Amino acid sequence: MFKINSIMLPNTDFTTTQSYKYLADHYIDIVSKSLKELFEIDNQRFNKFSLQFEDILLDYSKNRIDEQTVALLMQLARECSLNKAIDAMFSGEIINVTEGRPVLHVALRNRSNTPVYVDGKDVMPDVNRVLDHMKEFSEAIISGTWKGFTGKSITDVVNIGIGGSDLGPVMVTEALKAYKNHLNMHFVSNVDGTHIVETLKGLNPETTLFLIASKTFTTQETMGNAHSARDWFIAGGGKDADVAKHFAALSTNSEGVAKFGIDTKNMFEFWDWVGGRYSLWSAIGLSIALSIGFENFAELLGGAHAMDNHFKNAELEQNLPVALALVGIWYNNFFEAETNAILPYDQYMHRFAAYFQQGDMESNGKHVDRNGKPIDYQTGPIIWGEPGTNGQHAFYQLIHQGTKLIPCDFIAPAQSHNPLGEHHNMLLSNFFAQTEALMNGKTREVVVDELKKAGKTDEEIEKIAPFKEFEGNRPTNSILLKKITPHSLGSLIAMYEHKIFVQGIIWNIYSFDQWGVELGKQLAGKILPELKDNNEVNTHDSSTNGLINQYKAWR
Ligand SMILES: O=P(O)(O)OC[C@H]1O[C@@H](O)[C@@H](O)[C@@H](O)[C@@H]1O
Repeated sequence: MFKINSIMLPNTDFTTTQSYKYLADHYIDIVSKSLKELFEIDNQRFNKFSLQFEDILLDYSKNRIDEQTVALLMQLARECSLNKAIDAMFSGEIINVTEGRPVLHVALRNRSNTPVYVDGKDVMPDVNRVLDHMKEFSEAIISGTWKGFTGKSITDVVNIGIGGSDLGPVMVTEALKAYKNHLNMHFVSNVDGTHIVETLKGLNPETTLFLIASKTFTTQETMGNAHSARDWFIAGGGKDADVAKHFAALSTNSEGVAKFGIDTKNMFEFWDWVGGRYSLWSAIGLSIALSIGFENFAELLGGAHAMDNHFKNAELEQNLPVALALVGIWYNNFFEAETNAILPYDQYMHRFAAYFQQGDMESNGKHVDRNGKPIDYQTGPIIWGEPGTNGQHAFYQLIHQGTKLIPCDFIAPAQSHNPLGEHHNMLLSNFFAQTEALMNGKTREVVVDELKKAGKTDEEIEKIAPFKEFEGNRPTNSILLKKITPHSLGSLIAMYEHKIFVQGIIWNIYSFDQWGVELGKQLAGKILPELKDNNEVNTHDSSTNGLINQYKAWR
C-alpha cells in the first residue's frame, strides 16, 4: 500500500513558489505584447528559443514568451525540484505511489544496459530476455518458418488490445508504414462486435496470428474479443491443440494467460512497473516488431533511449521535453488555455494525436495533489488534433479566428518517404504558412488595402472587412524532423512522454495512475447482468432506467 505524503517525489505546491508569483506579474507584461511585437523587439528569437536534439529541431520562439519568461519558468522547475524527480524516476523509486510501483518504461529501452534496480534486483536481464524472445518469434513469423496448423506461413497478424495495449502499436505501425514488410497488420480494440467481425472478414484462420495484448489480461473488451477470435479460429477448422500456433499473449498476468489456454511459451512478459500508456516499448510492441522487423523495433528503442539520456543529462535550459512542458504550463496556468492541439504534417503520423490523448490526458487528468488534497489550479490540458493539411480545411477556422486560445504543436519531417513532384513542398509550405499566419494575423489595414485593390467600394469594404481580419498572436511550437525513422520517432515519442512527466511534477500530481477509468468499468460490470433478460429495470436513476428499458424494448 502507498503512504500518503510519501517523500519519493518532491511535494511542492507550485502556486506558492517565488517564481510563480513573479510569473503572475510577468504575465501582465507579456499579455500586453503581441507575438509580432516580440519578434520586432528581438530579432534573435529563433536562436534564443530553439533547441536541436540529433535530427529534431524544436522551435518554440513563436510563443508568447521572452527571455524573462523562460528564466522564470526554469526557476519554477527548479523550485519544484524537477531534477530530483527525474533522478527518482530513472533510479526506479516508487514514484507511482498510489499503485506502489516504480515507473520504468525507460528501462525497456535502456540500450546501454546499465543496471536498473527494482527491489534490489537488476531488471535488465529480464528486459533483454523478453526482447530476445520477441526477436526470435518475430523473425520466425516474418521469414515464414513459423507454420500454422495446416503447415502454411502466417500472412495476417491481429493485435487485440485496447488503450495502451492498442494505441501505441497502432500509432507506431502507421507512422512507420514505410518500413513495413509483407505481413498484414490488423488492430481490434472496440468491444463493439463490428470491429472484430469486419476485421476477420476475408482472413484465413490457417494463416492468421492473434496477439492478445493486455497488461492485466482482465480487460473486458480485450477478453471479449479474444474469446470471439478463438471461437472464429475453432469454427475455421483449428483444434484446441492448434491454438498455440496462432495465439500469443503480451501481458504481465501469466495465470490469466494460461487460463485462457495460450501456451505460456507464447507469452511475452512485461512488468507492473510499465504503465499501459507507456508500454509500446515492452512486449506490447510485438506487433510493431512483426510489422517492421525486430531491427527497426530496436532502432525505435534506441531513439527513445537517446532522448532519455538527453532528458536526464541536459541542463534544463537545453532540454527539449522541459521546454515543451514549461511552455505548456505557461498557457495552461497563466493564459488559462484549455487545450493543446497536436498537428502532424505527415500522413503516416495520423494517429499521433490520438496516441497522446491517452498519454497526456490519462496521465495528467487529475484533481488531487500528491497529498490527496483537491487542487485549485488547472492540470492536464485537453489534447486533440488531426494531420495537416486536412485539419486546415476543417477546424483551423476556430484556431485562427475563434475566441479560444489554442496553443498548437506543428510537427513535420523535412524528408518525405514518398517524394512525389511538388507534394512535399506544398505540404511544408502550408506548415510554415500556418504558423506564420497564426502569429502575425492580418490587420484591418491590410484587409482594406486588398479589398481596394480588388475594386470594392468603401461601403462594401466597411461591411466585409471585420470578418476578414485576423488578430494573430496565436502561439505555436514547430517541431521539424529530418525524417521520420524508427530512431527519430522513438525520440519524438519519448520527448512527449517526458514533457508529460515534467508537467505532472510541477502540478504536484501523480501522473502514472489512472483511477479515473475505474468507475465506468465497475458500473458496466453491474449493468451487464441486468441486460441479460427482458425484465424492467428500476434500480437506477430515472434516466438510466429509462434508457435501459427502451434498449430492451428495441433490441
Ligand atoms: O492492457 P490492459 O490491462 O488490457 O489495459 C488497457 C487499458 O485499460 C484502461 O482502462 C486503462 O487502465 C489504460 O491505462 C489501459 O491501457
